[in-house]
Amino acid sequence: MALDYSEPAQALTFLGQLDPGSCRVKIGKELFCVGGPDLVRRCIDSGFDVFLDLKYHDIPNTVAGACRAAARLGVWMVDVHACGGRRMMDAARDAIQGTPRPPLLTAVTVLTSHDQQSLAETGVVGSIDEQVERLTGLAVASGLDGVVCSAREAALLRERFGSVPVLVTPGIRPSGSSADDQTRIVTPAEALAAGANHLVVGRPITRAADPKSALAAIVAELQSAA
Ligand SMILES: O=C(O)c1cc(=O)[nH]c(=O)n1[C@@H]1O[C@H](COP(=O)(O)O)[C@@H](O)[C@H]1O
Repeated sequence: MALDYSEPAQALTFLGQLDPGSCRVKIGKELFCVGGPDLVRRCIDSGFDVFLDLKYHDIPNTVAGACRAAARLGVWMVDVHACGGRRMMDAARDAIQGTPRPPLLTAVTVLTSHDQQSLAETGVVGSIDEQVERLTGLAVASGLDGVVCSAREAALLRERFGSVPVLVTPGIRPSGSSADDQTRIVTPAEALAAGANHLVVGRPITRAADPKSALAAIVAELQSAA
């Protein structure tokens, strides 16, 4: 559950209605900028596993320090951008391994908002699938726990890298819901069938008239598909 709210109070009010058994929560750049580490601790203290999604992408030393700081907060998962390269991911992995409770470390491959054309504009030659596969190879070689990708690439990654890498898939849209700024969207049941481990869902829940029911409907779709 992506807690993409602008105010901590909104996030905490919503969290108060949820059972930590029904989902984990993701805190991204906007909410972290206003709520900071205190908000992360409050979510953890309420029983939720927290994915701190700050998508680090910097020189190895800076990313290592940021990952170490995130691990010390007690988060369940933290992510970096795989295009930061092998040395950056090696440094992130080493930094996390030295902490008492290492979180899962994942690498974002190609953002789910990209399509073939917008990816090409960044200078990447080749298809989205090829780029996701290439970056996943780097992440796996660096000993990361998994990657963030669209569920559209999940089957390909399972075929190529087997069952071990954790596949975190945003861009989830129940059928009939708006794509918003996402391009490579997949329904919850299809994502599960393709081999995704953790589905990231934000606006289909946060912007729903009844967010709790929207989350329950997604959980029910997943349980019937499992
Ligand atoms: O790392 C992420 O979580 C992420 C990677 C990616 O490729 N695409 C992506 O949408 N995300 C995040 O997943 C969430 C998706 O939100 P919705 O599009 O509202 O469901 C947002 O918080 C994004 O920041």
